[in-house]
Parts: sequence; C-alpha cells; structure tokens
Amino acid sequence: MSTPPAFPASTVLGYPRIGPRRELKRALEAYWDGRSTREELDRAGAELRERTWLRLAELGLEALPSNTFSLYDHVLDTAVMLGAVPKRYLDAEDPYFAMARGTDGLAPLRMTKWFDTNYHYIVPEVGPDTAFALDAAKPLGEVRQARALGLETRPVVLGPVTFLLLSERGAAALDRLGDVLACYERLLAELAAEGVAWAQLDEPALVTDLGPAELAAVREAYERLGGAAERPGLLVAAPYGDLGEALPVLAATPVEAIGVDLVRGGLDGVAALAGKTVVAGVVSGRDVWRTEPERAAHALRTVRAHAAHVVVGTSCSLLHVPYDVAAEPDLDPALRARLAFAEQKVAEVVELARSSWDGPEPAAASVPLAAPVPAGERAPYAVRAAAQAERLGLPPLPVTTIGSFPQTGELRAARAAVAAGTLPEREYDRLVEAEIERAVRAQERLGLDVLVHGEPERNDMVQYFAEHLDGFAVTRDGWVQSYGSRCTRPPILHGDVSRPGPITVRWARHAQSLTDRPVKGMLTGPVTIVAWSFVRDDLPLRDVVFQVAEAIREEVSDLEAAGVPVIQVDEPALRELLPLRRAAQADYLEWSVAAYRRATSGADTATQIHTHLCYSDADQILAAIDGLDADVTTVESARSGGRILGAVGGFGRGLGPGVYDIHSPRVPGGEEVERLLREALKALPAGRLWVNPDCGLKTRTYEQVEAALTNVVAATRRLREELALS
Ligand code: MET
Ligand SMILES: [Zn+2]
Repeated sequence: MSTPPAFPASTVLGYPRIGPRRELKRALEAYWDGRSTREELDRAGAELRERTWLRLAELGLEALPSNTFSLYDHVLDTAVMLGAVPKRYLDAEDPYFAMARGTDGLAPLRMTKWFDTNYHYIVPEVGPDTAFALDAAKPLGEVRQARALGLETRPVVLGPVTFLLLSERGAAALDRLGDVLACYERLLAELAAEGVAWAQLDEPALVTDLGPAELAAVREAYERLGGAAERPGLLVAAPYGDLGEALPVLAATPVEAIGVDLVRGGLDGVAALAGKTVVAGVVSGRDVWRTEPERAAHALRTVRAHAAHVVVGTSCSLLHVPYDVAAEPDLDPALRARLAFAEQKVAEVVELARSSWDGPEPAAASVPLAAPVPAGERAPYAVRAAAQAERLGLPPLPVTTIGSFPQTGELRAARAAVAAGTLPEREYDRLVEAEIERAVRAQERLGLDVLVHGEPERNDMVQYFAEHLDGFAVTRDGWVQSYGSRCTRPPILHGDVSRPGPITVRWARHAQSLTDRPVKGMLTGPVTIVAWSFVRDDLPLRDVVFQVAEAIREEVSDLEAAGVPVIQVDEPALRELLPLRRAAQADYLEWSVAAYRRATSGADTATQIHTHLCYSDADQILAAIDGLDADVTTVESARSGGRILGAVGGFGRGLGPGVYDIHSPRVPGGEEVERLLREALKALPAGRLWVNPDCGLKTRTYEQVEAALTNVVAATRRLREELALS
C-alpha cells in the first residue's frame, strides 16, 4: 500500500452515542414498544451521528471518528459485520435486537461488563462452524453519511484479537483467527476503495495479561493486516491501561499508528514507539476532571522524543462520560470549573494540539500514601449463626428477595414533581410509605420469610446514597450508557465523604412497624458506591472507599438501633473494579474486602448481615467473597444455569444462589424453581441454603413478581416437607 497522509493533529477515540438528551434511548424504546418503525429508528440514529460530527468539527477537532455509533452495542455490531450471527437468530423478525434482547421464544446472547467499566457488551458466539462473511455496510454507510456533510472520517472498528478474546470461548476462539482476518482484510480493501485515509482498530484486550498464544495472535493479526495490499493507514488503539508486553509486539508490525492510554498507562515503554505515529491518550475518557496541562504536556514531550509523529487524543472513547458540563447549571460553580465532560474534553484535546507542549516539568504527583484502616472483627460465624437463629426463628430454606420491588410510573412521576417543585416533599414521603406498605403486605401474603421495604424511595442504588452524603454532587443530565438504551447518572465524588444523618432508617423502620416478620435493611456497599461514581483523583482509591465505608458503618449502626434485625450491604460492583492486570488484583481484593468489613463489622452478633453480588462468574473471586464475612450471600445463578454452584462447595456461611432470572418478564414455573433448588442442595447443606431471585425486582411488574414468588414459595415448601421427612 502507499503511505497514508499524515494523521491530523487531534482526535478522540470515540464519542457518546445515546444523545445529549438520551434521544437514542427514546427512539429505541419507541421502536421496541411498536410505537415507531425501523426506518424511524434509523433516522434518529442518523441524526445523532450527524449532530456529533458537526459538533466535533465545530469544536475544532481535526480527525473525526465514524462508526462509533451503535444502535445497541459495538461488539454486537462487529459480530454482525463479520457474519457471526448464531443460526437460531436468523429467522427472528429483527435478528440484531433478538440477539441483544431476546424474543418470546429465544434467549438473548449473554451480556457482560466491558473491561473495568460499567458499560456492558453482548458476548459473541464464535464456534467451529461460524460462517464468517464480511458485511461492511455499517462502517461504509457512516463514512458516506459524513462525507455527504463534507466531512472525512476515520471508521472505528473493534479489532480481530479483542473480538475473539471477548467471545464466549475466549482465547480458544483464536482458532478462528485466520478466517476473521480474511474478513478484516476485505474490510480494509473496501474502505481503501472508498477512499478512506485512516481506519482505527480498537484492541483494548491488549492491556490485559496476555499469554504467548495471545501475543502470537496479535503478531499474526497485525503482520497480516499491516501487509495487506489495499488498505487505509492503520491506527491500532489500546485503551484502558498499559500495553505492557503487547507494546513491542504491536510496534514490530507494519501498522502506522498506535493509540496509547497515557492516563492509566505509564510512559516506560514509549521508546518502542520509534518510527510510529502515536495517538497519545492524555485526556482521560474515564473521569470527569479537567486535564492538568503540565502533566499532559510532559507526556506529549516524552512521546515526541521517540515517535515519528504525535497526535493528541483521549485515553479511550468518551463513551463513558456525559456530554456537556454546560447542561448542569445547578452544580456549584467551583466544582463545575473543575469538570470536563465529553465536549470539554474535546476542547482540551484541540487546545493541547495547538499548543507547543513547552513548559516546566510537572510537580511530582503528590498522591498521599494510603492510610491503613482496621477492618474490624465480628464474633466467629458459629456464634453469630446461633444468636441470629434464636433471634430470627426462620424456617429451613428461608425465602427472601434482593431488595427492590417494582418501581411504579406513579412513583417516578412523583419524584420528578418533587424535583420540579410541584409536589411537596411530605406528600411524596407519604406515597413512598404507601408503596412500602404495599410491598410488605404482598410479601406477607406470598409467604416470604425475610421481608424488604422494596426501595421505593430510591431512584438508583448509588445516586440515592450520594444525594444523602456530603462530598458528592449529582447531575441533572449526566447520563452515561450502561447497555442498550439503559443509562446511569454517576454521582460526582468531589470532596471528603461524611454522613450528615441517617439515610434509609426511616423507611426500614416504617417497614418493620408494619409486620412481625424480620425486615432486612438495604444499603449499598462502599466499593459499589465508589465504582458507580466519578471519583476524585487526588486521593488513593482505597482511601476514598474507606471514607464511604465509614459512612455506611454509621448507617448500619443506626439501622440496628431502630430494631432492624437483618441488614444487607450490596456489593454488585466488587468485581468490576478488579484491576485488569493480575499483578494488581491481590492488593485490590485485600483493601476492598477490608472496606466492606469496616462497613459491616460494627454489627451486633445477633444482627444478620447479608451481601449481594449479581453475576455468575463470582467464582473467580470466591475467596474474596468469603472474606467479606457476611452471614448470608446472595448471587445470580438462575440466569447462568447454576454454574456458580460448582464452585461453592467449601463456602462456609449462608448462600442464596438465585432461582429466578429477573432480567426477563418470563415467570419461572414451580417445577423449574424446584429443580434449581435441588441442584443447589447437591452443592450446599440445607441448613445454609437461602431461596431468592437473582437480583432486585424493580424492573418487573407486580403481576410478574407475584406470580414468580408464588411459585418460588410453593417449590420451597415442597422441599421443606421433604427435608423434614428425611
Ligand atoms: C445491582 S444489585 C441490586 C440490589 C438492590 N438491593 C436491588 O434489589 O435492586
Ligand atoms: Zn443484583
């Protein structure tokens, strides 16, 4: 191929796609509900892309990315582009959304977290008979759409190695590398024929620990694609961390440009980038803070000393940050001045590209050393179990739920009305209390053993706590895509965290006042609160987590004082913050577990502490979960066919592997629940088994929940009788 033109001076690796006002969410949901056509949905997507390109150009960004848009998920888009659509979906009315969301008769493809972010991707299935065949319509279509506006773009596509490593079979799927590379070669040829100057292949898997086979795959992939006769210039981008051992391998291939994350990754390996164009990711795509100009300039100077050409860029796609700080007039001006969302980050990239990078060396980062915090010890489990059994008097196989009950539209509307000032807070509180009563009565009627208040007061399990703790700010429109049409508004943790007063106590107390059965108070754990927030970057993460743990510890103590006998502290994000590199994992697990214990170890011996994690590969971190020392742990299991059960044999305390997949409207039958319970009883003694759904019920309807829990209770009762007889 001929030498590509010089890469322009500034770029971003990707951009949010949900729309500044979540336009895509609305368009998707209208289509799914049958309120609009596929054409209307596609038009909404086209409009969002057009607005994004025009805005990026207006901000002065020189190299614009395309194909960063997706109707649902970019990994799913890649599977479709490569023809990796499992046969069972081909006859669906809309195979793309059938894979993403399932249909009446078909389960969706699995979904899991994207690297160490809270974005979820669809896991492709790649088997020995996947019939790969390129369909380049989407990337080509976006290039043409932008060109019609007079804008040249660089199509962004997930790279072949990461695509295979993220698929169901993981590294074993590299046995199909050759066929996948043939598709990518054709893709590059089609892009070249279209006159595209540069293409970007994203390879975030290269920042994880790679073995010899995986490194060989990297070499094979980029030797072959780099050697292709007809292709645009190639930028291989490796966001979310340090390229480490993959850097020299990649640098030795003919790709012209490499995108490195200089926020997460260090500058140690840059000498290996000699002769390359380097897209230097100095503006973070993972946080909401302004870039320190001295630190960025220092990194750019260091790269310039080695690379053939330096481009200012972002550390990763801006997918993980909200659109625009200007949409947040309610934020404290002093805080707002410290913030940069996607628009502001683009402006930073542009400004850095226009500056000379000269200047003083930055002061050595003065992040204070993390201070040790005692985790605290509770009485031995056997002592606790006896005290709790006496206090609670539960039957064998106690039935409980994970916390939330269906959130009604009425409640959401009321919350919006309070925010708008049109509904007095007192009336809202009464609505919440009525909703708690509804949930409690339903649970009594259904025959549950440990009741919950149903969490009607919470918009979100993290934001609610952030709103009631000092040190956090919440945004009005700071939405970030979590998966498909789902977005969250991560709070901004900007100062020292403290708890001005009780947060959940009045709701738990109200619930307990309505019933003689034990009520379980419901808190979000310190790791999860921090994981799902944008965190201040001037303190070690563990110190921030310990500050939050202290606040939760106070809340635990107040719940106990209010007579709540069971307290659940959820940690669904425990695994999400697990460092991508194994070398850093043990340290993380040690302090995150210690923080959880700090939050819960003040509890009385007779107070039963529960925790909840909602993923099926909890077995990866089972030792850490054990270290949490919770009296009862509930985990997802039904959705993933009980695979956790194989790993929990040695687990010494209460365990509730979910028997009901709450992600779909489907109501599980009694026999199905009974079968799952029998499976669980093979792995666990009856005295330690709890019965519960996979996760909270807030996205379901009361009708679905009551039908499902009726079956769950009936199945449990049958088994209890059997156990009593044996
Ligand atoms: C993502 S885990 C959710 C736990 C929370 N207590 C709920 O039931 O919704
Ligand atoms: Zn959950």
